[in-house]
Amino acid sequence: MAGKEFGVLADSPERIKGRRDGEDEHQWVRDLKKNMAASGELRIFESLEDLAIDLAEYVAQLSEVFVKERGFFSIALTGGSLISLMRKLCEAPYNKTVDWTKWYVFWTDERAVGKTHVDSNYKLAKDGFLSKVSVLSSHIHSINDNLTVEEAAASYEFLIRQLVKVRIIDVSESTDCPKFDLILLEMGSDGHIASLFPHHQALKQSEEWVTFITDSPEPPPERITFSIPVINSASNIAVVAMGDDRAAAMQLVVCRNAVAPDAPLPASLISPTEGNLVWFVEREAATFLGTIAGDDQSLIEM
Ligand SMILES: O=C1O[C@H](COP(=O)(O)O)[C@@H](O)[C@H](O)[C@H]1O
Repeated sequence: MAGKEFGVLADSPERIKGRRDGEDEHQWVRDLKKNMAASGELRIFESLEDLAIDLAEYVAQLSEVFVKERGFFSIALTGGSLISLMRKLCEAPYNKTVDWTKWYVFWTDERAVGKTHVDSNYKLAKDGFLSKVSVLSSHIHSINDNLTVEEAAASYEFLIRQLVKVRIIDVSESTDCPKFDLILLEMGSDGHIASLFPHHQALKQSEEWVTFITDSPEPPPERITFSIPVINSASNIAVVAMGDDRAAAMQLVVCRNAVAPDAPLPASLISPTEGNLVWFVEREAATFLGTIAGDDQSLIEM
């Protein structure tokens, strides 16, 4: 998999809405490459089905590599629509070929609600994914819902520290942060990732691995989230963007330095220290990538 490089996997970029008529395909790709501030690989898909198929293969391959290398696979899940894309992993061949017993599952963020609450990221993943595969329940590390949000963040960080000590979760030698084998993220329409929202103080958290917020712009207000340094220390980061309501944020991420240097979107802070980054973008969310307008100030107001 490509590391600090940028690559485009688009079967037919000319079908991406927003591409200028008659624009040379290779020039389009070159422009995009030049403007892509996040170092990583960009994969654009015609449909959610194609995206889900590729994501499943990507996760399965990483699982195989890390189980072989380390004996474990540490993966941090997120909430949102991304979980529905994991359905392909519950099907053949992956339901049989993936060594689920070696998986250790975490959450990049969680809402401060009970585990049976409809807003719970744990419940979403359990119902839509984890209950359909053979991950050991003792390896599923959800956030404690019996504590205050502040206590729950501290207790989750403590748990992660214990698992780093025994190297079930690897450690980054350059940042001393946990180095998850894979962190899965989804970008919201405002450019948020995990529970890190635009302009929020939590974006600047550099001491704590797991922090909390009590004023999320999206309900519920109390949430726990990995900090940016933890996200960036992962061996692999996969970010999914789907739906046309993500197109403006996607464009901003691609040209972040040119457009909004002082107020970068949370998603544009993703920059692996040593690892690999892959963007899985559905066609609708890539609408504006063919016509990057570095001076479109209206987008900064999002
Ligand atoms: O609040 C959250 O939102 C994002 C994106 O979710 P979506 O509903 O817009 O698809 C999610 O990744 C995050 O984990 C969650 O807590």
